[in-house]
Amino acid sequence: MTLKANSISVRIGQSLLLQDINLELKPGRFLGILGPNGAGKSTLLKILSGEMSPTHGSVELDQIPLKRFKEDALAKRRAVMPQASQLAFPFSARAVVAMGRWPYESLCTPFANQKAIEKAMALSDVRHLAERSYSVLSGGEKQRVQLARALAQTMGRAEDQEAKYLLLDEPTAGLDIAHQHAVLKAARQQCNKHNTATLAILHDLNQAALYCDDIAIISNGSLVNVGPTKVVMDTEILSKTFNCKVTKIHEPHSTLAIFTTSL
Ligand SMILES: Nc1ncnc2c1ncn2[C@@H]1O[C@H](COP(=O)(O)OP(=O)(O)OP(=O)(O)O)[C@@H](O)[C@H]1O
Repeated sequence: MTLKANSISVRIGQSLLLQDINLELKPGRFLGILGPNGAGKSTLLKILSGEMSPTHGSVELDQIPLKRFKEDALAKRRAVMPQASQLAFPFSARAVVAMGRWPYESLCTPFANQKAIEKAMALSDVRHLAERSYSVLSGGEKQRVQLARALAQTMGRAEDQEAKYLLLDEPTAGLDIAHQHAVLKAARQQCNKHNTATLAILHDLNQAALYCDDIAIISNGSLVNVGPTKVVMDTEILSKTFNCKVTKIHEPHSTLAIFTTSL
């Protein structure tokens, strides 16, 4: 059971957005995507979610070509949190979160759906916003409501009542530091408890090191490196990728290292 990108290339006009990307998203693993602005990270997420089709290569979802899935079948299998700024809904925050359960309405009892909605709202710290209109929420609040919607989609009582793939496009962007951690902790918890294959585009090296099992580094549309976090988060590779000096400070009495950056 994997979401697999096979030799993906994307060309739009004269621009090569992605070049020969091979990547696999596995159950119970949290994959972080790192890379500079404009590297192609969101494009890759759109390819994996089926929002965009590659120019070359293919995506397979549980061994079936992604392009064979109809939208409703796809919604049962994968949950996507796009960058929140792209979205506007004339509904309450609770109604937006409830959209995450739409694909399973005929498969679950209203009670089970309601439980998933409440749990996802609690994990994303948006219960106090439930009755407010989504359109008037702040950027960070909208972001957390979107996370709750995607999480609700992954929270069923049985395998066929939840999406097994969770794709998050910069879930921490615009959030205060406590909520950045809360959001990543919620995604991590979901990955552990429901075996959800999770992908998140991140910009913070320390958060990537703390929450992700695996890291893929994208630069100029190409996959620079992919593998276990400890192996891939090499200061030399990171310095070259981000064109700045990345150093690692080893904390005494701790297995954790802190990444610091300077130009
Ligand atoms: N529809 C499109 N037509 C033409 N170029 C595009 C299109 N979508 C994206 N691009 C270009 O492709 C490149 C990669 O964009 P993408 O959004 O995937 O980058 P990213 O790595 O997610 O960047 P960021 O960290 O800034 O969000 C950018 O140069 C962008 O301008």
